Amino acid sequence: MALSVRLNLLSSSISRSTASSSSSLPSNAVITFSSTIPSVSFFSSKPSLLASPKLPLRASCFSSIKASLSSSSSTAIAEPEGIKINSIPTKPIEGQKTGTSGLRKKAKVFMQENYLANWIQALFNSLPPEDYKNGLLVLGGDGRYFNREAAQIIIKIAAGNGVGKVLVGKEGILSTPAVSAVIRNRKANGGFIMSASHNPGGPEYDWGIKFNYDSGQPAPESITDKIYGNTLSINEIKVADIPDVDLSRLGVTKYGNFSVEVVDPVSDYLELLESVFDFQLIRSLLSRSNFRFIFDAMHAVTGAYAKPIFVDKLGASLDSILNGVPLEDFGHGHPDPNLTYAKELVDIMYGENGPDFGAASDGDGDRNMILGQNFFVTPSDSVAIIAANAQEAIPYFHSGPKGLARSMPTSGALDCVAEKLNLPFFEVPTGWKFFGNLMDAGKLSICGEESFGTGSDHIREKDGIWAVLAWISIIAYRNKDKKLGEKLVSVCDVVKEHWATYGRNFFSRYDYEECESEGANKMIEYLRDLVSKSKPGEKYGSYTLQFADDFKYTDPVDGSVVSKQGVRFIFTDGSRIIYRLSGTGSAGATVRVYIEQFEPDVSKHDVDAQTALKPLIDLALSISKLKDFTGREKPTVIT
Ligand SMILES: O=P(O)(O)OC[C@H]1O[C@H](O)[C@H](O)[C@@H](O)[C@@H]1O
Ligand SMILES: [Mg+2]
Repeated sequence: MALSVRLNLLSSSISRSTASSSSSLPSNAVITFSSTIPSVSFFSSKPSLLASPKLPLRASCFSSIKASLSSSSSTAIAEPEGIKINSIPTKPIEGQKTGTSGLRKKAKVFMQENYLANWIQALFNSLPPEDYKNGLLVLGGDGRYFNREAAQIIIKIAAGNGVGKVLVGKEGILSTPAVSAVIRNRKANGGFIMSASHNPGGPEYDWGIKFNYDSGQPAPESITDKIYGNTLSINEIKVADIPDVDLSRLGVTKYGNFSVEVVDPVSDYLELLESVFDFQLIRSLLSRSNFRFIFDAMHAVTGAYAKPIFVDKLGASLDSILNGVPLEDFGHGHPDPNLTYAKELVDIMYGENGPDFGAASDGDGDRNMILGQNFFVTPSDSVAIIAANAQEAIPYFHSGPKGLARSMPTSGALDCVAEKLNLPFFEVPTGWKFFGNLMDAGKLSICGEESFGTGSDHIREKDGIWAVLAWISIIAYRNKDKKLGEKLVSVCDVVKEHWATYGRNFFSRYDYEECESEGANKMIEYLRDLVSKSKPGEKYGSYTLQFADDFKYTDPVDGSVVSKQGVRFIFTDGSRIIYRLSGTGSAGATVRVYIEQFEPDVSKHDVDAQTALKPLIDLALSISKLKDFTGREKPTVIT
């Protein structure tokens, strides 16, 4: 299989000269006040009472926020049950528009005067009061740089706005799937996730915040648009005068009517996974002497989950966990589980006598990559294979999945499974949020995206550890009757058998990162124009056009419509070329080109995807005039 090739490493991803652990860097947050508008500076040398031994010292926000409360700039607006709430004047800040997965900016931007506080207050200004007043909100994150300070700011503003209780992960840690699980399990009104997902962390890198609603699902655009609107007119922040919460100790602390509970980040989530999977079955595989498993937590949030789940519960050996300590800067890494950034794992799996099963997860634990010995499972194949095997290998699906879904650019491998199993099938735009309505309506059980996201309706986020357990369940089920020493069915065997049954969807994605926005936008405009003039039956080299369009989606549950979700050229043999601009990049524009070709003939399955797709890739580049528009000779990443 072709490896993802990093053809031209961008300086932003390799020059990791600074890290959060460097003591010379500004790492402390102190809020000071000018005559009218409070300003935040992050350059105090005061040590924090909250600092953990593993992480750099940070100043407590407490003293500064306290200072604000006594300063003339803030006004006490209420004192319910002993909490003093202050109104701090502020001014709108431009650019706080929420993207695909929350608000993402450089950490330094979030650390600017009131930047985070404004957004949090704008969020409360946007929610109906009954959605949070005296309610329960969850708070967690991936452990990246600035999360600890951010957690204190969020807790104080939540209290200031009348939230009844905040449930926060110990040390501020909760993976994205765990937040979704906790919201659902504790019947919370919603929750905050402090993460920039798979983007690097540290003073020079990214930070992010996302709000999920009571089903555990990211807030819909109707809410995020409102938040943005409110960031443009905000003039006060309501902050409770309470001390910083000690995030290192489990338990409840009360402040008048408001309370904070620090919870174990693993227990609710683990309990849920135990209800989904057959842990005995998984244990039977992981404890086999002839099955070697390795999980790369990439020094990100799943480091907090890997040992309790894989080792303590499921019997994997401790040395099967790679990079298992969550670090504020992900150990100077780029916590994205793909063949480029999870290189350490890939080298092990493709090295001499590599393990039988390898997996990695991203910064906040919702993405996954699955590998066998010398073998990469594409995310598009992965979801299809999980769906095809779920009923027999995973107890949660024992009566069969209700329906299947994928994002539009994801390959059609899942479609073939839905057809064969006669299951309802949905194609949604890129973005996990589009699966939520279908799940809530009981129409969807298993879904996935080519962008290394796989999951099910056990929660409302994609789930990296869930995907790993799903795969191990499948391998364990296939091998459950194997005697000691007998050759086991491998990851590669499972995939090839799947291709033999359903056909193989060759798939590749070309990424052109950090292009000039102007050229990239012009290219998409050009393609839209081409699409509007296109006619079925037109010849494109040896391919015949079935149709071309700009993907538009009507949600079958609430009827909402989203358009301009990616330009598609679909040919009569089922081949597809898709172009879209990334919604998650933090600089310039990232052009993504997705290429897919279906091959039913099993004798042609053992071909490298890049070789099989070469004619279609050449066609994709010539149709779009990509070189002319972007000036790029080659992609930055090929998956
Ligand atoms: O817009 P892109 O950069 O292609 O990113 C797309 C992906 O971004 C995030 O990971 C979302 O959670 C995914 O649901 C989405 O598929
Ligand atoms: Mg993520």
